[in-house]
Amino acid sequence: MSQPLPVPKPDPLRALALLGALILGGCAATSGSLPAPAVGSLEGARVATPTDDGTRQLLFLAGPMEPGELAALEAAAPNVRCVVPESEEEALRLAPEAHGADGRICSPEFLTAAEQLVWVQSPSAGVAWLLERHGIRERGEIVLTNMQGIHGPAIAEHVFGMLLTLTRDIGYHQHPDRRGAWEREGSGREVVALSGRTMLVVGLGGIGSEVARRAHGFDMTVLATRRSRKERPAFVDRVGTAEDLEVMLPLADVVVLCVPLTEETEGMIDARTLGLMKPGAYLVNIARGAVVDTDALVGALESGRLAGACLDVTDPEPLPPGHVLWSLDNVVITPHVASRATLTNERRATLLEENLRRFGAGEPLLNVVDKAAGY
Ligand SMILES: NC(=O)c1ccc[n+]([C@@H]2O[C@H](COP(=O)([O-])OP(=O)(O)OC[C@H]3O[C@@H](n4cnc5c(N)ncnc54)[C@H](O)[C@@H]3O)[C@@H](O)[C@H]2O)c1
Ligand SMILES: O=C(O)[C@H](O)CO
Repeated sequence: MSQPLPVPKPDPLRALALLGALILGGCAATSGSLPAPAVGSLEGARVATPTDDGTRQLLFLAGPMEPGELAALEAAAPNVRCVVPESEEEALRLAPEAHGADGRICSPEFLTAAEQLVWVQSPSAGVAWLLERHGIRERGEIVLTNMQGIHGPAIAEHVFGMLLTLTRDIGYHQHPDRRGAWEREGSGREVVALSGRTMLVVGLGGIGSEVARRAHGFDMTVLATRRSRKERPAFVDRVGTAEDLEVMLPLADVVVLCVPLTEETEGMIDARTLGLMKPGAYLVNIARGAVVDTDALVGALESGRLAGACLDVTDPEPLPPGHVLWSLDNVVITPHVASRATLTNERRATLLEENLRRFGAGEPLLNVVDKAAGY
C-alpha cells in the first residue's frame, strides 16, 4: 500500500465555498475575466453507482481518517456505509461487499476479491501507481477518479518559492555558512527579474493553470502546452498541444513541468529537448521525476547550459544521500512536498465528500481518469 496522505480537517463553511467554486469554476469560462480556482472537474464525468435510484445500500472503504471526518462522509451520502479498514486483512475480508474504495486499499489481492467494485478514488492526482495495479485499467466497470487540480494553488506558490530562491539568489544568502555575514556580492550568478521574461507551462491542467495564472501576475509572457485543444485562458499568451513543445522550448526562460507521468511524458525532457531550451533557462519539475532524464539534466546543470533547476520530484525518489543533484548549488530540491497546505487538505476532503455524495445519488463522479490516456 502507498504511504498515507495527511488527514484533512474540513471546515463546513469553507467547504461550501470551495464547492461553489467547483460548480462555478469546474467548467469556468476560459477567456475574459480570470476564473475562480476550481475543485473537481466535470470533464469525462461518469456514473459508477450500480443502481441509478440512489436507494441501494453501498459500501465504501475509506483511507485513514479521523472519526469526525468519517461521519461527515457518511452524512454526505446516507445510503453509503463508510468503513476505514484497520488492516489489510480487514480490507480483504470486506472486499467482496465493497462497491467503492480509496486507492490505498486497492492491493492486487483486494482487487481480485472485490468483485462488486465499481469506483476507486485515488488519494493522489498522479495515478500511474494505481493503473499498474491488477485489473484497474482492464476492468471497464471500475471508474477511477483522482485528485486532479486539488493541489493547484499550493503547488503554484511552491513553484514560485523555489524559482525565486534561485533567480533572486535568496538560497545563497540563506545558507547557514553565511549567517551573520553582510555579504552583498552574492553567489556571482546572474540575479534575474521574472518580469518581462517568458514561462512555458508544460501541462496546462489543474496545477499548470494555477502556475500560469501566477506567472501572468508576475508580468511574464506565458506559453503553455496541453494534450487537447481547448480555448486559451486569458492569462496565457499562447497555448499549443504536446506537438508544439519543441517549438516553444527555445522561447522560454523558465520551463515548468506540470504533466502527468504517462507513456507520452516519460523521459520527455532528455538531452535532446534540454538542448532545445534557451541557454541560461531554468527548469522546474513538480510533476514526476521520470518525466526528466536525470543524467541529462545533471549534464545541462554542470555545464551551465541551464541556469538552474527546481525539483520537488526526482528520479530516483527519494533522492539518495550523496546523489550529485544534492551537490549542485544551482539546484533547489524539496522532497515531494510542494502540495502541502491546509487548503490542499480542505480541497481534497471537499472533493471526496462530493464524489461520495454523487456515488450514493447515482450521479456522475468528478475527476474521472481517462485510463487509456493514463491521467
Ligand atoms: N509534486 C507533487 O506533490 C504533485 C502533486 C499533485 C500532482 N502532481 C503531478 O502533477 C500532475 C498533474 O496534476 P494536475 O492536477 O494538474 O492534473 P491535470 O489532469 O489537471 O493536468 C494534466 C495536464 O497535463 C496535460 N498533458 C497530458 N499529457 C501531456 C503531454 N504529453 N504534453 C502536454 N501536456 C500534457 C493535460 O492536457 C492536462 O492539461 C499529476 O499527474 C501528478 O503527477 C505532483
Ligand atoms: O500526485 C499527487 O497527488 C502527489 O504527487 C502525491 O502523490
